[in-house]
Amino acid sequence: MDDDSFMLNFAPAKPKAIKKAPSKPEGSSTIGGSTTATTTKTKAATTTTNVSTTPKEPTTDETSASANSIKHLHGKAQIQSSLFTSNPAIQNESSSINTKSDQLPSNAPGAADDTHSFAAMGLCTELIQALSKMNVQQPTLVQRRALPLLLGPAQHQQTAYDLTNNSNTTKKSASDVDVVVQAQTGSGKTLTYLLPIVQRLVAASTYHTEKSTSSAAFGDRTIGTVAIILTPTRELAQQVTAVLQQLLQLPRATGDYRRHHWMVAGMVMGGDSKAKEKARLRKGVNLLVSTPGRLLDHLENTKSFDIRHLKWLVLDEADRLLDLGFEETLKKIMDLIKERTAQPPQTNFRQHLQSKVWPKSRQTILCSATLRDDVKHLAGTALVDPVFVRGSEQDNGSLSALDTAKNDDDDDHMDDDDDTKFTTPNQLNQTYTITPAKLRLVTLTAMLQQWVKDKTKASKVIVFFSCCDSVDFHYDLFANGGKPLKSDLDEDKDDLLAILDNHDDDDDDEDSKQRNYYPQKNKKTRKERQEEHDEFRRQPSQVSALLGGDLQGNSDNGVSVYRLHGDLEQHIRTSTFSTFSEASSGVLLCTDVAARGLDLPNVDCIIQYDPPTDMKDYVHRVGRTARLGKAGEARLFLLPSEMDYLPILKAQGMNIRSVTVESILANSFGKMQHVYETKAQEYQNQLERYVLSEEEHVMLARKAFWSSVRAYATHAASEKHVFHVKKLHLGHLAKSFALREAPSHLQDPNKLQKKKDAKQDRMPGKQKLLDKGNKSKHGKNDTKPPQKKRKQYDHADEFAIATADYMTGGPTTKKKKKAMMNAKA
Ligand SMILES: Nc1ncnc2c1ncn2[C@@H]1O[C@H](COP(=O)(O)OP(=O)(O)OP(=O)(O)O)[C@@H](O)[C@H]1O
Repeated sequence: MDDDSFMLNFAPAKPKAIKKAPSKPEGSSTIGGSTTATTTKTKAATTTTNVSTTPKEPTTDETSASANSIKHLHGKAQIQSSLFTSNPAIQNESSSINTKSDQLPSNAPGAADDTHSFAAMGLCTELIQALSKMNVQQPTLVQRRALPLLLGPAQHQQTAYDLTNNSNTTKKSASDVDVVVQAQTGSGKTLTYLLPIVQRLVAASTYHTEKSTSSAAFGDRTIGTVAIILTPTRELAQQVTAVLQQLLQLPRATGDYRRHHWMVAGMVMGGDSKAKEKARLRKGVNLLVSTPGRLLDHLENTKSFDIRHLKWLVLDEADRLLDLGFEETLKKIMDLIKERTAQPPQTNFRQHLQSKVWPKSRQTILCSATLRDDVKHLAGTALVDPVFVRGSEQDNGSLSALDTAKNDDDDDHMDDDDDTKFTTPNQLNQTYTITPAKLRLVTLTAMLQQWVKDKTKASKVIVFFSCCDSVDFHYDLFANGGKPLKSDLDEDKDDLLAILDNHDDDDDDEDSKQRNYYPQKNKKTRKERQEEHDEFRRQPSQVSALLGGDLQGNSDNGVSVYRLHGDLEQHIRTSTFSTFSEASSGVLLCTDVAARGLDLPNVDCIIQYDPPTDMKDYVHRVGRTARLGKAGEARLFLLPSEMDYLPILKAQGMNIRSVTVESILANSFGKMQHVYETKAQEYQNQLERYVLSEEEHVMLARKAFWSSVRAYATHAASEKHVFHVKKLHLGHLAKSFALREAPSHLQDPNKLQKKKDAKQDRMPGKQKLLDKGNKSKHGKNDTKPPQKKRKQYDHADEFAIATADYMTGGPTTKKKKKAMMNAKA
């Protein structure tokens, strides 16, 4: 390391003595304070690995330095805890649960088979050609089961396609019905609902020509919106619109005057210009894809938005749309749709709409990989006599999958489906790693570095975090943490000395300590900071030397990191989504905004760094890989206190194997224990130094820390016994944000500001001072109340980046001098 000289008390060196840990039982970890735990002592210039025999529960961030090697500053011991000490014991867990092997992919298209082809179902040649341009040749299981039903009774009469070789089916599809489609992620549900709509509109375009050549084919865009597809996220709306537009690029049939051009697909969504959307809606958007909030807005405020002839309403990721967050909006949408579609059709369209290719009344289609009793919310109101279609072999999808919810005697009645297990694709290789909080960051770094090294073909990784702030922090860290620090610390020695000399012991303001610690040289004006921040936020991706290289960031193998979350400006979200989609490789750091529905090519690994707050999210997150029969990997981080999540996964039938932290670190940093521990410590130190190098980085880390803790409190009630904030060791968790502060020093900036404001408001005579137009000591008019002099030094941990020379400067107050003397004695 270039700047090792500054690392007073955590600079690792060659291990002096390494005692090998005794052989451990299968599945247990050497990391932590259990009977098999190792304790690494990191001193000023020595790393020693010992074997501890007493299990320890973590209490405080303990010092690992021996008493006589502890440096003191202002009477405070300079403590840099080792990553490998004081970690909680990792219970023996069975190395894997529900391991299945050699199972055939469960979401792949079927083999070539004439009786189950798209043509046999009655799709028109133009659509089949459009599909083949998209490399879609044979239907998947869910498509085979649902398409015939959704194509409607008219299609059946023409093709006599036998849905599932069951006579019941013919009866059920004798009229158009509402349909609930549940099928695994990546099994082609989008085409399942889009193809029948487009097919039926194509049929509507030609219907009259079949009867009488004198009658014009239907093709009037002013019919308004006939299909609405609702999605929970903007990215999914964009994706569905893109697929729809591909389908609508129908080749012109020769010798016929089919008129498809009237079918216009469009999208309205939050973050886009409403005025432009209104103009488009006025012209007529026949197939509309939207997010709920913006749809409601247009329904309420855009007069020209005509949905009187609406025939299809699709709720993609329906369970998400039925969640609490959207409930109110969705209810209003449903009410407005009901009200508007109750109006009689316009006279010029009445005859066309009576043709058998159109559904007689509005058809509602619900889709998701995780639909259960959620649909009960809609049954009876928006859903009429719905038919349930499931799309996996495990679901025994023949006869029982196609039953109506109204049949109370039926075993597959929707109301009785609460026990439905959400399956993940068979071919998905799932693992979990019990990782002590302190080791989380280095383990993630090791995992991503290993992935970059192993990468032999184009492949992408998605890492899920619980909140936007955490995504921002890790994005910044991975993008810049591997580069040499911007400021040359050597040049800042003078600044540091000046700060030490000017400190004011009476100031107890932690925040000002933090602020004033940073060398003056690095101080930027507000404008500069804002510009830098804006620039950072504009980048859809950054190249990470850290993930692709060595400790010094020397690598040509840098990998692009991207981020996606709901706090980013819309144009950034859009460009990130499309660039990552088109990229051949890269790491996407994101929140659950990317968990649902996104079909990002070549994603072969999903890392859940923060566990999902709900089992459904687990299924959707891991479903971004192993799509359409392809292989994929999903890795889950769990804290030792979260072991009880394993039985929950087990109960869901998840096939998941254990992988130990040691094996991940060893794979990436070196086989021998002392080698990977030393390297891991070096990485941690480097990342901590990076964070401490600038005030902005610390603020980013603190925000991420607090937001993550808050997000932790949002786990589903049924999982609270596993994920409870009280179980978190905040000191250790801080380490995973490359922070050295104990949690008591980590102030939520917003909270701190409020506290300060409240304190100032309580200040006696404040109002009087303000009224008088208080004169400052410089004699200038000053409307602000007098401020305390800010403290010019910071607490111990942050000085750990200074050199030993500075540290030995020692305490400068009487009280601290006395404390130091006592300590030495
Ligand atoms: N029959 C098919 N043959 C080949 N590719 C297909 C077929 N059906 C769909 N696809 C492709 O499979 C991919 C996944 O489809 P889609 O996004 O619709 O899955 P999904 O079931 O909706 O997944 P999720 O539950 O994650 O939303 C898409 O790229 C789509 O174009």
